[in-house]
Amino acid sequence: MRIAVPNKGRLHEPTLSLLERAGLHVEETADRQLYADTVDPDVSILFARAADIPEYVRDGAADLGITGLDQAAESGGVPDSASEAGEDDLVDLLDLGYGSCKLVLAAPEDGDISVVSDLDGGTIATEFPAVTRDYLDRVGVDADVVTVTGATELTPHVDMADAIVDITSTGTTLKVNRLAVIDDVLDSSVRLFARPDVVDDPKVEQVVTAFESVLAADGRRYLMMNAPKARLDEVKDVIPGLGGPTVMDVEADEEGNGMVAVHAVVEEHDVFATISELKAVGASGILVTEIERLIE
Ligand SMILES: Nc1ncnc2c1ncn2[C@@H]1O[C@H](COP(=O)(O)OP(=O)(O)OP(=O)(O)O)[C@@H](O)[C@H]1O
Ligand SMILES: O=P(O)(O)OC[C@H]1O[C@H](OP(=O)(O)OP(=O)(O)O)[C@H](O)[C@@H]1O
Ligand SMILES: [Mg+2]
Repeated sequence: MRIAVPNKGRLHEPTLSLLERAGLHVEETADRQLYADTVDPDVSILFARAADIPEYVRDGAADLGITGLDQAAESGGVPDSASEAGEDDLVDLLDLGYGSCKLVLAAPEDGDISVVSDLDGGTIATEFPAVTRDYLDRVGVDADVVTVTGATELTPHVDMADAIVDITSTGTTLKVNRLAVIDDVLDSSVRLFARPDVVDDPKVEQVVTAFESVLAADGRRYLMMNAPKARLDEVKDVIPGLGGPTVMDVEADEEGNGMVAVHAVVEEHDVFATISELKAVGASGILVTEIERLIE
C-alpha cells in the first residue's frame, strides 16, 4: 500500500512527524525525493506536491493521500460520505487536524466591492478556479475566473481582477495587501484521503487506527499517583479519567495505612487544577507524562 505525502512546503514536516508518531517511520534512502519505504514492509511513501496528491490517488499511483481539503476540492470534489463516492471520487477518511486554513473571497478594502453580488460581470483571480466556479454557481453570481499560480493578492491592485479567492489563516497576508474578506468559500484542513476501492482494506484500517491513536493522544496526559485506599472515592471524583482510572494495590505506608496506585488519562488543560485537588485528597508521588498513542 502506498501513501502520497507532500514533498515540500508547509505540510511536509508535520506529515512526516505524524507518520513517525503513528509508528510508520519513513526510512532514509538516497532516492527519498520520490519514493521511500517505511518500517512496515507493506506500506511505502510517494512524495508529491500537495496540489498533485488528489490526482495521484485517483489515478492509482497511490492508495492513500495526505493533503489539504482545498486541494482535493479543487481536483474534483469530495463527497460527504464514502457511500456516495463514485469510483473517481476521493473518500475523506480522517481530519488530521493541521494545515487549518480558509479559502475566502476578498477584495480591496477601499474599493466598491462589498458583497459577492457586486462581482456580477467582474473578474476573480485564484489558484483554485474549480472551487471558485462552484462557489459562484452556488451563490448565483456570474463572474470571470482567471487562474494564477501565486501572488494572487497582488492581482486586484494591478487591475487584473476585482477580487480574489485565496487561502487565509492568520489574515496577515490579506491585511498587508489591503484586502478585506467578503465571504467564506471553504474551510480546509489536512485530511487522509483514499480511493473508494481501498477503504475496506485491512491495511488501510490499520493506518487509520494508527493516525487516530496519535490524534487521541494529543492534548492528553497520563497521571500516576499513590493515594490512601481509604480516600480512593475522593481521588476518583477528582479524576473521572477515560472509562475510570486504573487502581492497583501497593504496599501500605509506614503507619500501615492501605495504599493504592492510581493511573488515569486526563485532558492536558485539566492537569494544572487536578494536581492541587489530588494533593488535597491525600495523593502523593504524582507523575504527569506524555502519551504517544492512545487506542480508545
Ligand atoms: N497559511 C496557511 N495556513 C495553513 N494552511 C495553509 C496555509 N497556506 C496553505 N495551507 C495549506 O497547505 C497546503 C499546501 O500549501 P503550501 O504552501 O505548503 O504548498 P505550496 O504552496 O503548494 O508549496 P509549493 O508551491 O512550494 O509546492 C494548502 O493547500 C493548504 O491546505
Ligand atoms: O493568512 P496568512 O497567515 O497570512 O496566510 C495566508 C498565506 O499563506 C499562504 O501562502 P504561503 O505562505 O504558503 O506562500 P506561497 O504563496 O509561496 O505558497 C497563502 O497562499 C496565503 O498567501
Ligand atoms: Mg503556499
